Amino acid sequence: MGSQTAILGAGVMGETLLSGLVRAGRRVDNLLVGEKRAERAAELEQRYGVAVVTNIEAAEKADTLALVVKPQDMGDLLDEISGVLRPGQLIVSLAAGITTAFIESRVPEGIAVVRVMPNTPALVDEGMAAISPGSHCDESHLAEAESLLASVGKVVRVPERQQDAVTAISGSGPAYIFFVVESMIEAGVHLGLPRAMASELVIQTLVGSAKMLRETGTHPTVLREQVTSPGGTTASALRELEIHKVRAAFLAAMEAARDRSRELAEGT
Ligand SMILES: NC(=O)C1=CN([C@@H]2O[C@H](COP(=O)(O)OP(=O)(O)OC[C@H]3O[C@@H](n4cnc5c(N)ncnc54)[C@H](O)[C@@H]3O)[C@@H](O)[C@H]2O)C=CC1
Ligand SMILES: O=C(O)[C@@H]1CCC=N1
Repeated sequence: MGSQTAILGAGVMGETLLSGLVRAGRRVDNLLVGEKRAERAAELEQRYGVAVVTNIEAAEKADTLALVVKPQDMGDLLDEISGVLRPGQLIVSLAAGITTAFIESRVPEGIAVVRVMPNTPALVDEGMAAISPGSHCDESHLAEAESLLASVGKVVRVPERQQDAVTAISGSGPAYIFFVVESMIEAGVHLGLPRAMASELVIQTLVGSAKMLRETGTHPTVLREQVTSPGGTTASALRELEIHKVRAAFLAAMEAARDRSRELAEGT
């Protein structure tokens, strides 16, 4: 039996990580899940053939524990498992706002902690995760956290002080993109397009634009200018976006997300 990884809290993000590890070829008998809701636990057992055990059993057996509960549930979870944790184990926290110092203060001395901010496109192996070491981490701990997240997308290392900003940009980011997509589809319907057609036009435009950004490496301003013919349709649309202060709204939205991430650290 290889090194054991436990996922404690198997909601949206916990299952995203679990499914990615399975897709990446991680043996199911090297994975454990701890999940509070019995119905959800049964669903995951059936879907992945993974063992769902108590948090205590998971914490006793696993070498690496991925904590994927809501920030507000983190204190209780740590209090529950801290008595069975032992030096040499690695805790990887995916919770928004929760600092490595908070986790370190609730577990035995010497446990390594890595803070991660992932995002949901990990479900299709296009995730973006940023990782930061706690105070007892060495390179091997960071590499282990990196390999967990690399199974579902890209991983970057950032100083922990940047994690609230990362949360505001890439952690919550998919929601902003889906909001824009929803808005464009609704606009298409207002302009008289059938809904299915509007959806297809918008989704392919999004995928194509994302691919251009990634594959050409061209600055987004240049790509936008290439679409914006002088005196044309795009210029008319962009003027409306500026009049409605969409750029300023994006900045205010992401500042609000950053501030909320900071508040979550305080348990509010
Ligand atoms: N959903 C997202 O896009 C992202 C979420 N995150 C972080 O991931 C964490 C989880 O978020 P979601 O998956 O969206 O929430 P969720 O509510 O879908 O999942 C949390 C799961 O934890 C379970 N749970 C709660 N307390 C537990 C305990 N003591 N033991 C075992 N299981 C327990 C719940 O029953 C639930 O299934 C949060 O801390 C969030 O900040 C981070 C980045 C993106
Ligand atoms: O909304 C939230 O708090 C979580 C963290 C980043 C994305 N979802």
